Amino acid sequence: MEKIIVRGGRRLNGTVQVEGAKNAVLPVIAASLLASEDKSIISNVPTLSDVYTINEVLRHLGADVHFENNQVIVDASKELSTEAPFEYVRKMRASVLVMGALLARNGHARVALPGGCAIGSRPIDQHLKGFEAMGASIKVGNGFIEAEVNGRLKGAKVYLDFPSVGATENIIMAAALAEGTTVLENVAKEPEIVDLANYINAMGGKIRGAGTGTIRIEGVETLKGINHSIIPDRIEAGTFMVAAAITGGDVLVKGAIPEHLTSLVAKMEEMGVKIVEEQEGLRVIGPEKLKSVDLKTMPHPGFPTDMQSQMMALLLCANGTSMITETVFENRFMHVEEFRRMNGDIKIEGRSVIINGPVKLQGAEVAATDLRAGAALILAGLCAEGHTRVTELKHLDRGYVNFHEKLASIGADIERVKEEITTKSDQQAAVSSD
Ligand SMILES: CC(=O)N[C@H]1[C@@H](OP(=O)(O)OP(=O)(O)OC[C@H]2O[C@@H](n3ccc(=O)[nH]c3=O)[C@H](O)[C@@H]2O)O[C@H](CO)[C@@H](O)[C@@H]1O
Ligand SMILES: C=C(OP(=O)(O)O)C(=O)O
Repeated sequence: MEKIIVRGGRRLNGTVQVEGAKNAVLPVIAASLLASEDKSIISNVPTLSDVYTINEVLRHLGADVHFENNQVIVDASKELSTEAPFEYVRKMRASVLVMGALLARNGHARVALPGGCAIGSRPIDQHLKGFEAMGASIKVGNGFIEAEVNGRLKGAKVYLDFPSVGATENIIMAAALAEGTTVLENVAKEPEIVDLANYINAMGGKIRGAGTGTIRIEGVETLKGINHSIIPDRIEAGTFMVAAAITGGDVLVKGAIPEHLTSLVAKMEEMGVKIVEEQEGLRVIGPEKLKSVDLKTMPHPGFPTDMQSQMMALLLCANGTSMITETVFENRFMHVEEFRRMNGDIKIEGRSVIINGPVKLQGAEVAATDLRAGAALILAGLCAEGHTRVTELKHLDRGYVNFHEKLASIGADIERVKEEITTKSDQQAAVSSD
């Protein structure tokens, strides 16, 4: 079993480079299935386990995929198969993002039902509502969702009940090759949506309005592979910004785009953190004393749910009482128990938590309950007394490249170790973990 061991108490100092965004590259790789001619060359791709998983999904569907030197090359010009089995979808929910592209290109897609996960039930009804509005018939059974259309999908008007990121992306991909115009309303405005639309437009697509609440997609007959570079990962950037603040450090987060991080910058500044826009990124200087704040997660440009647990670590060290309200996922407080093991004073009240700070965090053995929780526990470990050991690193590896090495390069006392499996229950856990 692998663990990250952090010894708290060091101020972080220096420069750290942000990778390409996980949440941008996964839909972009899925969208490369839309190209029936030429290769797609995607650069600035992070070496994350999720990227390996989506590449495997595409290979399973019949595309040629090469991943080397942060570049993914996809040739999807051959005939594709249309089924994404459970072994991929269980590893990574974003596998459902191939559905829109397959349906648009082949008129058929069969994808395993994603099932529940650590942060909530995460249904895909809004994705399916969009496909149905475009003329697809949907069948659910035997653990699969099957979507089918006779001929081409037809452009339609679709109103999302909630601005779901995945539904917006899946429907954009389906509509890109549909007959006629699709008008998508109440859509997600995340920077990753804009990256996907830019990518498809460069392939020959006609998408307008990405980044606003309404997107218009005029379907085209074919799309071609092109070169595209992935935007920087705002959540990885935000995680390093919190690392600087929580240690009272001074770190330049190279590649961070201020416009993608406005809500986080605003909240951190309210807490007394100094944030300076520099040519190459954001420089973050932690204060002697952090102030408490309240925050609520919301769809972009609101505060990102993917930064909620990292901010919880920071607020544990702030002076006063803070409240975090999670409105995006119904069950994204699994890390609270782990923070309590580190002496965190946190109370859950429905969809909110009340944090009483500052506490002197204590090192403990804790488990990453999802990928951002894994990062957040390591952040807490950076300022805790003694050793913090973080397990279940498979979650962390989904979203962070060389996290411990990057933190070590700016002064953290941190290492990743492999420990012998000694007990029977450890062995069982290792076999059953995916
Ligand atoms: C790969 C990727 O990009 N993942 C991100 C994406 O996930 P993902 O695309 O899965 O998130 P969504 O925006 O779709 O989900 C937000 C909320 O809407 C609900 N919902 C969603 C779809 C649907 O058909 N029905 C429904 O009820 C979900 O259960 C959840 O409560 O956006 C989330 C919200 O910013 C981020 O936390 C994830 O990191
Ligand atoms: C929840 C996340 O990702 P995913 O949607 O891939 O599970 C995340 O990036 O924090």
